[in-house]
Amino acid sequence: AAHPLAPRPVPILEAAGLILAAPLVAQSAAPAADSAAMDGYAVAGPGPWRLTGRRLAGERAPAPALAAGRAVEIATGATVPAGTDAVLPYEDSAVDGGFVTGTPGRPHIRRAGDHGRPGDLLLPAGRPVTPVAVAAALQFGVAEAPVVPRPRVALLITGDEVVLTGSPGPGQVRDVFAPLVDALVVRCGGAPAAARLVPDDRDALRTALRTAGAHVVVVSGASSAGAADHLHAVLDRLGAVWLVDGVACRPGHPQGLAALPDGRWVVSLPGNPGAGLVAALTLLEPLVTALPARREPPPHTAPVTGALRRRPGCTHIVPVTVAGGGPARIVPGAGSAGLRAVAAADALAVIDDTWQPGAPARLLTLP
Ligand SMILES: Nc1nc2c(c(=O)[nH]1)N[C@H]1C(S)=C(S)[C@@H](COP(=O)(O)OP(=O)(O)OC[C@H]3O[C@@H](n4cnc5c(N)ncnc54)[C@H](O)[C@@H]3O)O[C@H]1N2
Ligand code: MOO
Repeated sequence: AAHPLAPRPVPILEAAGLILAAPLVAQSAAPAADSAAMDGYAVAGPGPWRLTGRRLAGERAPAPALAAGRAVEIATGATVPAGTDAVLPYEDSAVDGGFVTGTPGRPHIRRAGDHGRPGDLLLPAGRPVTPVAVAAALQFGVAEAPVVPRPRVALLITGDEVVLTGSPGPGQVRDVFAPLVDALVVRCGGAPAAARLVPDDRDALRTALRTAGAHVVVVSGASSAGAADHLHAVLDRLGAVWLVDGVACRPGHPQGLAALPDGRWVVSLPGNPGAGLVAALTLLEPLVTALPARREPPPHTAPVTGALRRRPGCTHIVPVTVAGGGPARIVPGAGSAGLRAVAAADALAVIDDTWQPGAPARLLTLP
């Protein structure tokens, strides 16, 4: 399995979705000072109290101390003057002739540090920084979070016939991988870079691989045995080590995973769209999940029914619909090139050699 990337501090507002590499610790107290928990009157000593002023939230100057027998009108959240014994809510008090009367019950004062103090643990290492955790960090003066960063993922699209925009002309096809890979990378915690088109040329592919400044380089196409399929030769030239070089599955058998000597990963997606999608789910997604130290969701299995033409010794990865608690049903008509069946499906089912209709199979969630 891939090791997570090296941790580093990132600004707290950019940390949501990342995993803490070290505990998140409060830097300041909340509340920062003793403050009113109700709108009303801060009072000192026994009443009645002479009303001497008003204290609103946000005032920067420290309030003058409150002597016994005095009161100031105060807003929720405002710092209470030193000497305050209680805050009398408006609804429990009355003002007459410049004096406040009432019977203090609970003090209605939040003491400095009641919610937490500098050094208090907000979240332990290993937890994800959720939007709520970001909010809590802001409450406790945290500017940066020590996190495992997002891996950057670059997509190199090979194929002289492929166009990235507009309608394809004669002999051309419109790229399908940029939106698929982007969505998948984002959902598992990576940061996608803009996709680049690379001509079917060995030197161009080598240069593109050498200069792709990313943790993971995804290459679509060029995976197979054709005259223009240069990926194997180029990666061998670059000194890459193949960790997966073909998988006994349909579609997607020419998929691959390689490690470059500088530590970058290369994921090879077969050019056939259905095959590339399978490879993105089975190789790219687990890799991009591991690099930011995310946990893979527990495998989801369900009984699967339907008909399947099978090739012995080979795992089949087929689109299924999942409705209303019943078994998952194989969507007919799927292949390695067309995406119509898979677009109408809820998941891909991983059907191994031993499967019989109705038996459980692992489901992969489609992007
Ligand atoms: N002699 C053999 N030929 C093939 C084998 C084999 O084992 N021996 N395997 C077949 C299988 S299975 C697959 S899958 C493909 C994989 O091909 P490549 O990864 O080399 O991809 P290409 O040849 O460039 O393209 C295949 C197909 O996909 C279309 N394509 C490519 N890129 C895109 C894109 N970005 N968006 C949409 N469509 C794309 C391309 O036009 C071709 O139609 O090899 C088989 N051949
Ligand atoms: O396995 Mo290919 O990858 O069937 O289309």
